[in-house]
Amino acid sequence: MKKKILITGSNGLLGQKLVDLLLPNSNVELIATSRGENKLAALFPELNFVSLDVTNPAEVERVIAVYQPSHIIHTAAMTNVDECEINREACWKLNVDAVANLVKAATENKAHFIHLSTDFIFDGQSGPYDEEAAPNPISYYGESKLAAEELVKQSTEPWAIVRTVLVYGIVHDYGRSNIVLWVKNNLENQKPIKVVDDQFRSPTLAEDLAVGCWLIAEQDAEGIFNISSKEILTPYAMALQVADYFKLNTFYITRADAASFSQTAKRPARTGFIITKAEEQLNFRPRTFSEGIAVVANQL
Ligand SMILES: NC(=O)C1=CN([C@@H]2O[C@H](COP(=O)(O)OP(=O)(O)OC[C@H]3O[C@@H](n4cnc5c(N)ncnc54)[C@H](OP(=O)(O)O)[C@@H]3O)[C@@H](O)[C@H]2O)C=CC1
Ligand SMILES: Cc1cn([C@H]2C[C@H](O)[C@@H](COP(=O)(O)OP(=O)(O)O[C@H]3O[C@@H](C)C(=O)[C@@H](O)[C@H]3O)O2)c(=O)[nH]c1=O
Repeated sequence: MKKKILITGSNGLLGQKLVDLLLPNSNVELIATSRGENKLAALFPELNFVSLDVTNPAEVERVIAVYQPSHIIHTAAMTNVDECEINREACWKLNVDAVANLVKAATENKAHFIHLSTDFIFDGQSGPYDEEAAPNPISYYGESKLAAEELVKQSTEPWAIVRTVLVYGIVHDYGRSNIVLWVKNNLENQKPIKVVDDQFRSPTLAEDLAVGCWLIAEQDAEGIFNISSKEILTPYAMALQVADYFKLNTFYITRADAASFSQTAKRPARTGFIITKAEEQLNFRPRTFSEGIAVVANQL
């Protein structure tokens, strides 16, 4: 049966990849929403876009009631981890209160709610984590995302929580950098970078994350799913792979300890995910980091 999918945050990294993936899919009727203007208007004039600020309960209620989606994929969030630490009220409003608005509207309109979450709900003492591991956030961002998960789990309609890790990819008209572009740009400009070798992650290609979300919607899957790559790498190891792929001089890369950084919010040391559940239940097949770099390189 055709799925009517409404996505929030369609101007963001995952949101744009979901549009790329779902717009051409004849089994999907897509409604893209984000706050403000549609960044994809020129690229996809046929895209059905509705401006939606998810922190506005009345707007959320109205838009969901009008469009009656079968599935909602909620990607919008405050994703700047340091900003969340400083601007706690705004972080809670977007990462938690908005989720309450959406869960309520999804319940009233019988939509399957697919919510995006993070490895930062864990303290990083014992990664890689499976879906059953006990959360213990060490940043305000992580706290807010965990509180949102609790709201989603209380829903009486079908729900899924997609947890992911360090997402990278290129999208249109987008301010935030990512590990691949950050390393490439600095090395090309002969700018030295200090890259940590004591944090562990399973980096996620944005295209793969979009596929993971679609598999959940397509199969009406419920529960928590880890959606990331299978490789556990440090940012330093990732930087070396990026340099190698683009034939850049590693001279400018300095190996560093996280303790030598003064970031506002704490980062968990060892996360990364075990994705066996998504592989077995959803048939999810993520790319390796080196395959992901090649995907990004082709889009440059
Ligand atoms: N990126 C990562 O490394 C990871 C992300 N995640 C989670 O995955 C999800 C998607 O992340 P990602 O795509 O990277 O996020 P982005 O920050 O790229 O995108 C979020 C989008 O939400 C939009 N937005 C912000 N506020 C509102 C609002 N009030 N109403 C509607 N839209 C709003 C933003 O708009 P604008 O463009 O105007 O700012 C932005 O386009 C998030 O839930 C995040 O927590 C989890 C782990 C890792
Ligand atoms: C800025 C910087 C980062 N790094 C490393 C640390 C870290 O592991 C990685 C990315 O650092 P950032 O501070 O840019 O990203 P960060 O905010 O830690 O990324 C997070 O984003 C949120 C939204 C999530 O949910 C998480 O999954 C997570 O990946 O790169 C360095 O090695 N050197 C640097 O100078």
